[in-house]
Amino acid sequence: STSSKLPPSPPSFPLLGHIHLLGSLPHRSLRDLHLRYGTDGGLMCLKLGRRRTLVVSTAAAAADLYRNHDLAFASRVPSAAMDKLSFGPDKNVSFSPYGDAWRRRKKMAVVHLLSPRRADSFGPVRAAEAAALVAAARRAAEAGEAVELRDLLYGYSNAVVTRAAAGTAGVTAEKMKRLMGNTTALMSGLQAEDLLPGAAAKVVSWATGLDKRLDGQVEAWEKFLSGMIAEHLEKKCADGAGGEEDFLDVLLRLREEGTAGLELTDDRIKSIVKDMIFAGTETSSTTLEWAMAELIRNPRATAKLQDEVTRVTNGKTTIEEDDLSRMEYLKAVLKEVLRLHPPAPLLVPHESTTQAVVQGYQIPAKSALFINAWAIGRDPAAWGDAAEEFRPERFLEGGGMTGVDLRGNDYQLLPFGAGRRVCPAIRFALPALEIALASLVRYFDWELPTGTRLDMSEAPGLTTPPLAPLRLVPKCRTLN
Ligand code: HEM
Repeated sequence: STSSKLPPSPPSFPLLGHIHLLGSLPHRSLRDLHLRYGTDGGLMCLKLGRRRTLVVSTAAAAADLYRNHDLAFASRVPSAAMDKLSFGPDKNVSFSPYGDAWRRRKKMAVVHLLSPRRADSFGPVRAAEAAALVAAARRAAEAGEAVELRDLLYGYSNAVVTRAAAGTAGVTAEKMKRLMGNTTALMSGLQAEDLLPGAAAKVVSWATGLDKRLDGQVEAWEKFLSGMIAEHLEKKCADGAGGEEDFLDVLLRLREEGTAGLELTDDRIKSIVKDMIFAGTETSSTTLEWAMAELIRNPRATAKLQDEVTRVTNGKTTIEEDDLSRMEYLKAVLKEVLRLHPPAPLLVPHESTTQAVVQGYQIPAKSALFINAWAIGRDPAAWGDAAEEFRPERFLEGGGMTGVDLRGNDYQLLPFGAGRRVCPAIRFALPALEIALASLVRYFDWELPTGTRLDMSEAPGLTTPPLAPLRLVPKCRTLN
């Protein structure tokens, strides 16, 4: 019987446990470890410093976990650094522990900030930012220069999310980029609290200067977001209500209405707005960068996509959001990109609040959970022998995976997660990805600069963009 046992583990070291086995790209190391040490059921147990961690590496194991144990694993791994950066514990959606307060906040995000109606209301923002993206590429095309797509796509994604969150972009988005870059750098890598018990970890954080750097970050964000709140309140007094609301407008309104149980203090509002901008920017720009890399590697797919976009837009000079609903191949390309390159390959780590018996193994409360969405998207048992190949056709009629969707109901495709912690912004994110990608291929042909090669290796970090920022030369296409 396995009922008293944990799932199998590789050999470990004292104190470190298995941390040394993670390498710089943990999703890849974890898949290799799973193939060597994991169970047939897709489970493996690691000790990452002090933390017991259940790793799920196959589609079948993910299905079992989400269907039968989602509630037990619906919390987050606590992090003192993240609490600081979130203006205190239990303030936002992404990093708060499971509980009534979090449930109310998540529901508020789904119903009030990211509902289909509100996501649609940002259509003009997406259209304007896609036009700016095309204009920047056109300048490079006319000068015959290469563009660094990472910069362009980051600017686009950040502008879309920042404008939706706080109604502002431009210089402010630039400032936001600097702030986010610093925060990500602080959050990447191992933290003292992963290895040491509470008091000792605090001493190390203080002695290594981490505390001071975090304080600096919090202060910079605090100043920035307080300024935004003040501007919004001023604007509201001057103009009254009216016009489309951004997330900050909505949060301030809900506070005024006293919406039950949300307790929208200034710190909570700041934390939620920051949360949305943080969660939405790099995930979207990384997806678009991989999409362009895959299209360069697969010219036949590019030609097919260009044909579709040209046919559907049928001589119009702009792409409208209504057109996107008729672009089946575009949607298939994006699914295939998110299958092979989920921007958060291990999702955001979960934590269990109660003991759970998973496939007969007893997983104690307070175990971390890594869902390896990257490995699951390449699981041959779910995707067949061509799992590693870029084949958007698999999602089209007759392709074998026609009905498979990425909204968290099909457990072999989990770029947005699933269950209680699923990304609440799928309806917001997809049209932003679609209009940007459709625009890039509609107006330009893209080539690698002479003498360069495509490098598909990944950069380490919270999200995993290509290791070398993608540089391509745009050539204007004649529009039929
Ligand atoms: C390509 C775009 C995106 C991808 C691939 C993506 C993916 C994810 C993933 C993997 C998670 C964690 C799921 C888990 O823990 O199991 C997540 C959570 C989250 N995402 Fe997204 N996301 C994207 C865009 C966005 C955008 C645009 C926003 C906001 C405007 C957003 C807001 C959030 C929030 C608030 C959470 C936390 C949910 C929770 O903890 O319950 N995401 N997302």
